[in-house]
Amino acid sequence: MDVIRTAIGLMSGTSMDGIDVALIRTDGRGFIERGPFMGVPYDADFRGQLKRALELSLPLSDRSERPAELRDIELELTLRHAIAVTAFMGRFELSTDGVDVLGFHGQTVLHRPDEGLTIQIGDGPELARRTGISVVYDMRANDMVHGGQGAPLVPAYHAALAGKFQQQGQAVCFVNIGGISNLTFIGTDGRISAFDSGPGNTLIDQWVEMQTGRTYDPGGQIGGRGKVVASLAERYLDNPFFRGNVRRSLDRGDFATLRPEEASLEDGARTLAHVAAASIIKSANFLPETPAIYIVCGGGRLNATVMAEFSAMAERLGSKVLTAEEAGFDGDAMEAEAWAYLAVRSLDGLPLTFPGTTGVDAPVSGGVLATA
Ligand SMILES: Nc1ncnc2c1ncn2[C@@H]1O[C@H](COP(=O)(O)OP(=O)(O)OP(=O)(O)O)[C@@H](O)[C@H]1O
Ligand SMILES: CC(=O)N[C@H]1[C@@H]2OC[C@@H](O2)[C@@H](O)[C@@H]1O[C@H](C)C(=O)O
Repeated sequence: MDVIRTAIGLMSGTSMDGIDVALIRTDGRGFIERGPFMGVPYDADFRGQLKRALELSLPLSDRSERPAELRDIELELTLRHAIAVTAFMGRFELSTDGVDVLGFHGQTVLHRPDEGLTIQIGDGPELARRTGISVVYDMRANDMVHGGQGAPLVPAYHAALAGKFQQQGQAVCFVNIGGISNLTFIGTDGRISAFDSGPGNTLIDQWVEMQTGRTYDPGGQIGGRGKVVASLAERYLDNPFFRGNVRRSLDRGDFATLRPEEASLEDGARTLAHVAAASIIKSANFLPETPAIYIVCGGGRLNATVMAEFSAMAERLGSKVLTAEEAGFDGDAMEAEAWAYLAVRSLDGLPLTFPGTTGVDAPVSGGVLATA
């Protein structure tokens, strides 16, 4: 029998809004028992430091290079993860002995798949030392070494969750609307097709923050009061990213947000919500078939304007749209759970990525182990 391990996944995503912490028990294969979840938001000062980390990373061409200031931010990020783990274990009364591994994503500061370069900051050995728990980190690099896009990695977990839909004979597609959006299609025969689908919340967040100081559009209310400016929406949707037959993964900086003079606050937020929804539908054209069901995860499902636009578009094409919760999952915890699942797979040397998920040449494992 395969070993069942207890794993905690730690995700600091492209939205840079905080650390998601989730626990699962899994054999890294078909057995998954989902446990507690906790979100630890970043304060404005640290979000500023992460933005600075993106700037500092722009000139880097070697993924292990750490200018002193970036190294300091990396240490601070690692300490915050250690504190988040300790708080999580305290809240849910877990002991170090009861957790086998931490799956540590770190923070992506630069992602240039065309150059084979992806950089995540986060010090795995330091996190293992601070928490007393072994850590699997740096899970994207090996995929790139083998010709993959380095992202998305969550699809292996989506596929493991999709069993019940397969049994019902339904092709299902998980949609993650994070800072960037990505799709995982799982056919009734178990075939996986996954890729980044376009800008998610990042453009909306940047726009709303620039105009109001708030870091996102709560509930999509600001956008809900505006109208779509067709010319601006077309500018985004005409991007070469949506053409061509090879799906490439995205960096947070690949799409520039609107300029203040281009729209009112409300119309800008509405237009960017439309772009987030329409990008998913445009990219879904590259799926093997129209999914019977979309399951929407990530913070973007809480933006009612994005969700209304996306649901209307998908339903016109004959698909049903469910939130992760409606499908029996937790849309906030999904990526952190996935990082826990991937850490266990890494310990067992199982593939994290597949030709159908990142375009990697053949299924490959990945991740680096730092023992406690
Ligand atoms: N109540 C809400 N109303 C509207 N939008 C929200 C709400 N809560 C979160 N969001 C949006 O979701 C974003 C965070 O989503 P999430 O945590 O899924 O992204 P991420 O994991 O950082 O990104 P990625 O998946 O690209 O790595 C926020 O930046 C915000 O735009
Ligand atoms: C390089 C990088 O960090 N990419 C993220 C980003 O955020 C969403 C999308 O772009 C996805 O490809 C990926 O994250 C998720 C967790 C993934 O790898 O599945």
